[in-house]
Amino acid sequence: MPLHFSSSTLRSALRSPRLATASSFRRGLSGQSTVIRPAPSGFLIGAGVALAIPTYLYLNRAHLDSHPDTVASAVPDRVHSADDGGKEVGVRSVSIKDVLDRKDGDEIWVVIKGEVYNVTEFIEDHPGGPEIIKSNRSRDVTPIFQPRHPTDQLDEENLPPNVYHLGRLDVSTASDEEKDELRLKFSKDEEEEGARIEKKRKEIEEKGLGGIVNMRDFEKTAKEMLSAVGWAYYSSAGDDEITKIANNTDYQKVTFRPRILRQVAKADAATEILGHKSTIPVMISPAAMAKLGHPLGEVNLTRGAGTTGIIQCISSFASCSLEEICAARSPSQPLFFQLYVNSKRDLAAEVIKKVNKLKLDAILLTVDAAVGGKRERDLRLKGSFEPPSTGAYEKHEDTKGVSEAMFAGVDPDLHWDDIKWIRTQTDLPLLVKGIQTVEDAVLAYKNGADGIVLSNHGGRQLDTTSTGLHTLLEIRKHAPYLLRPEYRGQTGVSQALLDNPENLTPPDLKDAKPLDRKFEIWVDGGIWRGTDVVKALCLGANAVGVGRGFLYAQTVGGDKGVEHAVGILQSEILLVMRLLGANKVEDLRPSMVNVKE
Ligand code: HEM
Ligand SMILES: Cc1cc2nc3c(=O)[nH]c(=O)nc-3n(C[C@H](O)[C@H](O)[C@H](O)COP(=O)(O)O)c2cc1C
Repeated sequence: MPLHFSSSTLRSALRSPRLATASSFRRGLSGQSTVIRPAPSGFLIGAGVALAIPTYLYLNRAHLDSHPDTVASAVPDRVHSADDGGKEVGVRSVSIKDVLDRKDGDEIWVVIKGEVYNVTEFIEDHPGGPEIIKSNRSRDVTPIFQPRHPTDQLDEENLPPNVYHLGRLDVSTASDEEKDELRLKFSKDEEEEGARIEKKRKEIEEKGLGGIVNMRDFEKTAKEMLSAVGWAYYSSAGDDEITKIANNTDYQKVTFRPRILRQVAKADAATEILGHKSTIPVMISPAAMAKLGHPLGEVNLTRGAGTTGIIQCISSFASCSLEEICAARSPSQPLFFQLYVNSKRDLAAEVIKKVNKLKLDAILLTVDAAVGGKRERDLRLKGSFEPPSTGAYEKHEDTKGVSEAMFAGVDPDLHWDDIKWIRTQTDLPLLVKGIQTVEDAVLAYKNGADGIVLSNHGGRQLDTTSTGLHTLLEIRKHAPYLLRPEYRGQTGVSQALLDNPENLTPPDLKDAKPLDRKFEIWVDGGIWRGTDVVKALCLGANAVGVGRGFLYAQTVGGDKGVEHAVGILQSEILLVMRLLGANKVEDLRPSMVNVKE
């Protein structure tokens, strides 16, 4: 049987912020410390057309053969039963035959990392949809489960109350036929995809990353190393992808005015972002589901950012848990968190509490994705179109309990006043991500934000919206007071420059007063080159973000890929600065570029 994905597979990422999900599970568990729970008698069958699509295979292909050794340390020594009041009853083992006996009938069992679970009651609540589980019942589903769920998803405190851990799989008594029956079966397409990915990964391991000389090389290589699902998810954008393309081509409308003979041997691309040192003025934009590209997912980004001294912003929909990510953090490494506010404010409050507790350094409130955009690459893979009326805040009347909280998702009624509420929950700097007009930039400032991210979500939301760079130009024209005073001057040549051509830049405007508080402006979308970075900075951005570029880098080379990407960007930025005549990031000014309207 091929792997089956329910039609909600990819959209689920927009429904339930990972943290809200985990915390809602925890709430449901309060007062219950049981791991083994009595199996249910009734179960629900959900509708939904399953669609066979290739998936992410190179993980754990040999899982079943190796699991008796590898899982031993990951499972508790003693487990408890609900029907004996939580008393220790010892490790229960479940034979493969027992699991296979549930291939038909009321109860739905699966094996994950060598443990057997009864998920009968849970499947209708499952954020990835019931079909994926039903169509793989009585199988070792680890290869599907692992890349999509945080490592601690099945820990006692995160296990939904209606998932019953039955015990450890006993393979010692199983015949080869039984083992084979438990193993997931892959279609020819899936086998080929797996082989293609494995081959490319081996090739990269042997050759190293030396052949990757720019960020687009990462994109090309990642395409060969991603499953069809992964590639569609990462690369997709809204409708005709016009905004995604414009995000990059808009930078071509800005040209440099390089100055010469400026002694640039000691150029340095380091800067500060919200007061934190960063080796380059680039940060990792929050992007969901890094594990679709590489087994270690977001942890690669954290490690790569840590060793190279840049800042990562973690997505609310990260495929690693916040704890996993923070465990990979090096001492005093700054980390930002991207927040979607759940319509249930107590759940949102729990998320913020965790962010405070883990001592993250800033919160980026994403405001451009109350509903998911129409991403047709994803839709085509699903094979059926469902009107995108549901999206992030879909209410599922037919689900209950745990699921209700899980599916509630992002609040479409979020309002500027909510910034005040977030402020009551945290002292961390708060930036608004997804600003696409000068009016909203002004409102963000008036409502007390510490900064804004001019972003259209990498073109994944509303198509034919303006680009981050364009919004920056709008701010320059209509609300220049939001920029730091030295960035309010005009672009291109000016009389002041001609009067003193020996100066690198004209004197900064004398009467320009700074804002009464710090207000940072970051730009993301379509940044692939050092030239793009430097152009945004010349026009007044404090820093820029890169989303897909880093997703692809970690897909290709894990944390080493991220390090390599930072190296590429750093050397390109330094090259541009030197050829422009600037030695420091603070030297960059609007007069160093011309802008074609
Ligand atoms: C047993 C307990 C399980 C729990 C608590 C659980 C939890 C979750 C959660 C919270 C998500 C949403 C991810 C997000 O929004 O970012 C999800 C998605 C998903 N789950 Fe599970 N899951 C479980 C079991 C399974 C099993 C057994 C399978 C496979 C047979 C599976 C396959 C998937 C898939 C394919 C997705 C969709 C990911 C995507 O959008 O690409 N899950 N699950
Ligand atoms: C696969 C993918 C997932 C994303 N997930 C999120 C997310 O969870 N939260 C968010 O605020 N932005 C998300 N974004 C948008 C990025 O933060 C960023 O705005 C965008 O990727 C920048 O454009 P670029 O990919 O051209 O660099 C995502 C982008 C991609 C490509």
